[in-house]
Amino acid sequence: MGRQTLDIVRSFPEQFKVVALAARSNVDLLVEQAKEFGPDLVACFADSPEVERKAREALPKALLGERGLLAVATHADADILVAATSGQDGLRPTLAAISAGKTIALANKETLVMAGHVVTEAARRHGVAILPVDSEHSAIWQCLHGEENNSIRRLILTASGGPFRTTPLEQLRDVSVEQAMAHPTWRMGPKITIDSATLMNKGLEVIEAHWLFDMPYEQIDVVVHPESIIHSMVEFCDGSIKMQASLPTMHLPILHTLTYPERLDTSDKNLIKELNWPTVARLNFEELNLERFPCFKLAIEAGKRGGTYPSVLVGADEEAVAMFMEGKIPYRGIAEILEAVLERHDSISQPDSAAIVGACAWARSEARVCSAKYLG
Ligand SMILES: NC(=O)C1=CN([C@@H]2O[C@H](COP(=O)(O)OP(=O)(O)OC[C@H]3O[C@@H](n4cnc5c(N)ncnc54)[C@H](OP(=O)(O)O)[C@@H]3O)[C@@H](O)[C@H]2O)C=CC1
Ligand SMILES: CC(=O)[C@@H](O)[C@H](O)COP(=O)(O)O
Ligand SMILES: [Mn+2]
Repeated sequence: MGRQTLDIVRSFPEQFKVVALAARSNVDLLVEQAKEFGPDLVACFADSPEVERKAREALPKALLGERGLLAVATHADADILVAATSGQDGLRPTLAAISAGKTIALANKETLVMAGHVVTEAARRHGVAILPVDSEHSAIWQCLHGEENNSIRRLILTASGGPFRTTPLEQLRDVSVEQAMAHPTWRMGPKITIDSATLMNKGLEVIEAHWLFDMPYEQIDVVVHPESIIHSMVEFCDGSIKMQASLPTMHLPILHTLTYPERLDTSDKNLIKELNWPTVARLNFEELNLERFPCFKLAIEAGKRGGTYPSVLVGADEEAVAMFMEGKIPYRGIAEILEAVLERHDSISQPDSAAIVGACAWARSEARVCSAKYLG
């Protein structure tokens, strides 16, 4: 998402300037990006001594660790923060940016899932807008432009169904990392790609929609749409349904957060491919099969239960996905570990951000404990 944001800046140098830039471990790319975009501030989270050494050498002025992320998120010259780190690390910097009055272009869905009540309340208190980058939420937001929230009957999120939409159930227990990484329509980072395979991504997105649009879970539905052309829909009280469509590209939702309420002409930019309708042979829609995708069900239950359950969901999932990718647990282990960790959890109601981060850390360590049964 970060690279695609920079593609947009590269295409519209008159409109946008990068004032601060953060990454975790890819120092070589960060150096390249810093050279090209000349930000005032560069930060590297540097999650290992080796990366830290490399960052100190290659970027002597860079701020390291969470301190760097917080400085980037609150840079005095920034109007908007594109929050596009993966996983749980985005929460504190995003809250800091809200406190500093920055508009938030939110790609990092884990932030809202873990701490929806804290983040939305902080945004309300500071008069800050949280603009959705996630393709489904951008679609819903675009469908809602000019509409009244009280005229919504339901939000309908589309799901591609991932690489295992039609895989026979008996083969699904032990599919490989390579198979899980082969998303049919989107090219994304590893964590979200595995989440799309298990449909955890869609569960997280339902929770994200609940917070972004202040919508009860009973008014949020999911329909499988394998082509990823319709990015989501809103059904209104009179029965009218609006949908937003494009070829699958994240450039468009990112651009919309950066230009809202205006739109920029992209026709001569070689950035967003035109959708040529006659070449779209067929758009398909199917019911979501819950038996096939237990992670989806666990996510919705955690969202509805609230408290620290969503934070535990995020922490356990992050750890389980990492262990699956490292070959330590089988594919089915992701759902099994999530279920076991959620079951063991004693939730706190209305947690503050410290309790949310604490619950997430607890869930990660519990997930590792639960993985022991797959060893050997
Ligand atoms: N990709 C997509 O199409 C979509 C993504 N999203 C959401 O956007 C977020 C990013 O996804 P995606 O771009 O695919 O993921 P990637 O794994 O491709 O990229 C994640 C980026 O975050 C950086 N990062 C991770 N942790 C930290 C940290 N602690 N400090 C600083 N930087 C950090 C990484 O830096 P480095 O490379 O240096 O390690 C990398 O640049 C996720 O939350 C995802 O759910 C939402 C909708 C669509
Ligand atoms: C591009 C984007 O927004 C992803 O979150 C996408 O939604 C993944 O696709 P599925 O989760 O529907 O497979
Ligand atoms: Mn999405």
